[in-house]
Formats: sequence, C-alpha cells, structure tokens
Amino acid sequence: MNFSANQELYTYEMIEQTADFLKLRVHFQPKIGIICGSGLGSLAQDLKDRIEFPYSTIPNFPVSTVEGHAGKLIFGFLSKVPVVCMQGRFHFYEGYPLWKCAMPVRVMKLMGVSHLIATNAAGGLHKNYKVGDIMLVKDHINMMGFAGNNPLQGPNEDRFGPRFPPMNKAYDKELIKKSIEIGENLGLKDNLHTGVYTCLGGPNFETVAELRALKMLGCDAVGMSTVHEVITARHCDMHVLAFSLITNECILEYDSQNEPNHEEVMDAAKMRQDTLIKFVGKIVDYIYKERCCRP
Ligand SMILES: O=P(O)(O)O[C@@H]1C[C@H](O)[C@@H](CO)O1
Ligand SMILES: Nc1nc2[nH]cnc2c(=O)[nH]1
Repeated sequence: MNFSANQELYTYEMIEQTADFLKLRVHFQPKIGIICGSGLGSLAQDLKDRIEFPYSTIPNFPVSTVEGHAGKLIFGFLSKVPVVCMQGRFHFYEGYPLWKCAMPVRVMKLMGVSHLIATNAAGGLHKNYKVGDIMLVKDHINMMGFAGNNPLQGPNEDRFGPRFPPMNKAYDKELIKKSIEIGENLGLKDNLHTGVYTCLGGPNFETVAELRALKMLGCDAVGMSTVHEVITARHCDMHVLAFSLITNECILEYDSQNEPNHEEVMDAAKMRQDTLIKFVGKIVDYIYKERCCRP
C-alpha cells in the first residue's frame, strides 16, 4: 500500500464508476447513509433484505484494517427505510489520506443519499460524561485541519461543491433537536448530551497534557474519525447528523492507574448496541418521513 498523501486523487469519473457499479447491483435507492463507528457495526446487522459488498469487491474502494470495522458496504431497509451502511470506516492512522478515507461519502452522494448519520466511539472529556452516554455532535474542531490536513485538499471538484465551503452550520440543528426528543422517549434523558467533537490522527490515545489542552479549547469528546466525513458531506450539500458513543473516560490526571485501550472501546460499544439500533432506527424513520418523502 502506498501511504503517501500524494497518491493520485480520485477523479469524479472514478467516484461515478464506483456509484454506477453499486447502482447496477442494488435495486432500490438509499436516501440515508450511516457510518458505523468502532464496535457499532451491529447497526448494519439489523437491516432487512440486505445486499452486502465487502470493500475489497468494490472498484476504487479502500479496505478496512481495524478490529471492529468489518469492511462491508451494506444496503438494506432499516425501519422500512432504504439505507446504505458503512460497516467499518477508514481512518488516517491506517495510512489513508483523508480524501481517501472520506471517498465513500461522495459515492453515497452520487447514489442519491441526501442525509448522512455518522457515528463514532470517543473518549469523554466533559466532566459530566459517563461511559455509555451519547453525545450528539453540535460542532467539531478540525485538529488535523489546524495542521494543514483536509479531505478537500487538492484541486476542487465543482461538481461536488465549492472551493471554500462554509462549515459553521455543519450539523443539522433540527435533527439534533429531534434526536434528543427520540432519545428521551427511549429513556435516555440522563445519557444524552450535545457537544463538540474533535478528531486527532491517532492511532495512539492522548497524553494527559494533550487532553487538558483539548479541554481548554472547548472539546467535549475526542476521537479519530468523522470530521473528514462531515466536511466531505457538507461540501456536497448533504445534511449531517453525527453522534459519539462515549466508550471511555479521558484520563486527565497523572496519578491515574487507568490506561485507555481498544478493548474497552469495543466492550462499551457492545453494551450499548441494542439501544443504538433503536435510536438510529427511529431517527432514520423520522428523516425519511419528514425530509426525504416531502413533496
Ligand atoms: O471509527 P471510530 O472513530 O468509531 O473509532 C474509534 C477511534 C479508533 O479508530 C478506535 C479507538 O478505539 O475507536
Ligand atoms: N482519540 C481518541 N479516540 C478514541 N476513540 C475511542 N476512545 C477514544 C479516545 O479516548 N481518544
């Protein structure tokens, strides 16, 4: 694998080729795209009438290399709504440039997807967050962008969107409000938050000093994904809802005996999978009825 950020960028025609390959094989049009975070692949397991494509069989697609990311694109029906699910996403630390990590979002766009739900596992920085809580992302801090790394780097493809897209309304306020209502109706009132997510390059978890700095900057949860997908989705005018499952506490004290690890992340995700399936199912149902089917 060539790990250089200077790998040849995807052309519009390559993305179109991938979308056409999938359209030929899927007999319905997904309106909502779902990206499953670490250990959250079970969200896709519940789809009815599934059509599955291992990433290695899709032209131009990267492949997943992380445990808890099965590496399949799954089409099917969730709450009777046609959706496409990424059971496994791509991260910068796997060696992929950000534009490659986010490429499936553009494929979804060309397939007719208008709404993206991006989920992730994240460390909880906010003092009130507990493992198992859900944070609806109201904004992000693009730390990788601060360091000059952005999925939209390179010549702009006007057919997707403008050279300089705004990002101050990245997360759909109405969908956040509705998701809170849905969460509360599922008995999640005490486990629901809205907050600011930040993505670091990974793969190491953060130092104490890094976490303290992020907290001072206003970050509530920290992860290694999502931001590049959201930027790419907003660039091509997709509506975005994102949430973090808080899978571990961020360790802010030097004398703590704890160390974060991927197993606890996966365990926390497993513990919450049934609740999240219900939560996402109801959100999808709302989006489809109130947004996608409106005349
Ligand atoms: O894909 P997500 O952001 O859910 O995965 C998080 C970040 C790392 O890939 C992994 C660390 O446990 O979980
Ligand atoms: N960067 C980062 N990513 C995570 N993914 C799940 N937990 C964490 C965390 O604590 N830090």
